[in-house]
Amino acid sequence: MNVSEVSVIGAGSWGTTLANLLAEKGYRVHLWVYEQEVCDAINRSRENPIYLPGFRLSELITAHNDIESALGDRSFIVMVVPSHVYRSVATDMIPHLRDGSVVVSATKGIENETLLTMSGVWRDILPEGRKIRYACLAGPSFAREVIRKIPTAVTVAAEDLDTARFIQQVMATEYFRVYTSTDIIGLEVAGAVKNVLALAAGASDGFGYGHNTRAALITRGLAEMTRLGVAMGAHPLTFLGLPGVGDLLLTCTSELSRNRTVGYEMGRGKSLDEVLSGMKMVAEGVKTARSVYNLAKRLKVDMPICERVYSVLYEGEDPREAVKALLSRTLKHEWEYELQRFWPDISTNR
Ligand SMILES: NC(=O)C1=CN([C@@H]2O[C@H](COP(=O)(O)OP(=O)(O)OC[C@H]3O[C@@H](n4cnc5c(N)ncnc54)[C@H](O)[C@@H]3O)[C@@H](O)[C@H]2O)C=CC1
Ligand SMILES: O=C(CO)COP(=O)(O)O
Repeated sequence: MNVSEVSVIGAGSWGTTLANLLAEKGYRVHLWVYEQEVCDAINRSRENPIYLPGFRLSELITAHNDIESALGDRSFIVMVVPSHVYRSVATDMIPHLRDGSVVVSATKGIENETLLTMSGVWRDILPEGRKIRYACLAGPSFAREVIRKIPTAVTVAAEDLDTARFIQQVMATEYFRVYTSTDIIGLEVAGAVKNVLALAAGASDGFGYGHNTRAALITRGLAEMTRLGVAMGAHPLTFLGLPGVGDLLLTCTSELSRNRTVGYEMGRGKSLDEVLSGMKMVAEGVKTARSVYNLAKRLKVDMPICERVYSVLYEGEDPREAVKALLSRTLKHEWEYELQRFWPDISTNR
């Protein structure tokens, strides 16, 4: 496949950044923008004033407000809309989508109603006989650092390695290193669950707890993320890589994270509604917490931290009571769940 023009669907901070990265590599980029005023501003002043103010965008980007002209006859598409609108945007794309198109999804989330990841959403809505080459891009990558060309490494997973390698070639730059994988579900679960855990890490910092607490949350959170991923068919090694540990560390420790910030503000005493009312950007973990909670129940996966995040967000549990509840659970072997589930022959006395 020879690519000279690409489409980027979604012009939040990440979509705008990826559009600019591709344009600076010399691709002509067609960027679909939801808001007409943001679309006009990008074409007029080469800046996204709402989602990425202060950065001059490449002349090779053309913003479109309608999906048909944003897609044109391009067959390399990067999809970066928030997960709760992904299905409706993807559905609008289908009539204009060329068969066999590469669709690289950089969205991080799991649908509330269906509990599907974004690859599942495509499987659900693609009419019989229609095909895309789906890929997922994930890893520690704040838009605000990538736009400044700060060295970054991410992973792209596709069903076959050739597709992943092709995307790697298209998207990698001297400051944006792209690794390949075939573990699509692993990347999707990691990218979604780390946002839920970042809410917990932010709340812990908001309470004034220390580095010890945060390190414990990250490490035990990683165990929860891995359990859910493996139960959904992921490879456990994925969670030790950039989409897992990498993105979890980034999001749970940085003030640049929207998810961590929501948790932090709640830890300082604000209600969820108060925090969200002041935010234009998306904190995916808030909605994903509900999906993860329901998936864990359905698949019988033990995810106590994510469960408490859910009960604080949606059942009105006091965050401090949630911490107490976590700490007062039965004392156990560090790998009790894993040993019982995957290696029942090995005794937890080891
Ligand atoms: N910002 C970042 O650093 C990174 C974000 N991501 C992921 O990328 C995805 C998009 O996030 P951001 O670019 O940060 O978004 P953002 O939070 O900067 O902006 C929100 C986006 O949602 C769009 N939007 C709002 N309502 C809509 C609707 N009804 N229909 C279609 N679009 C609508 C807005 O136009 C805007 O593009 C998320 O899943 C996020 O987790 C992944 C890696 C890095
Ligand atoms: O996914 C991200 C970085 O990899 C961005 O995280 P936040 O949405 O919490 O800002």
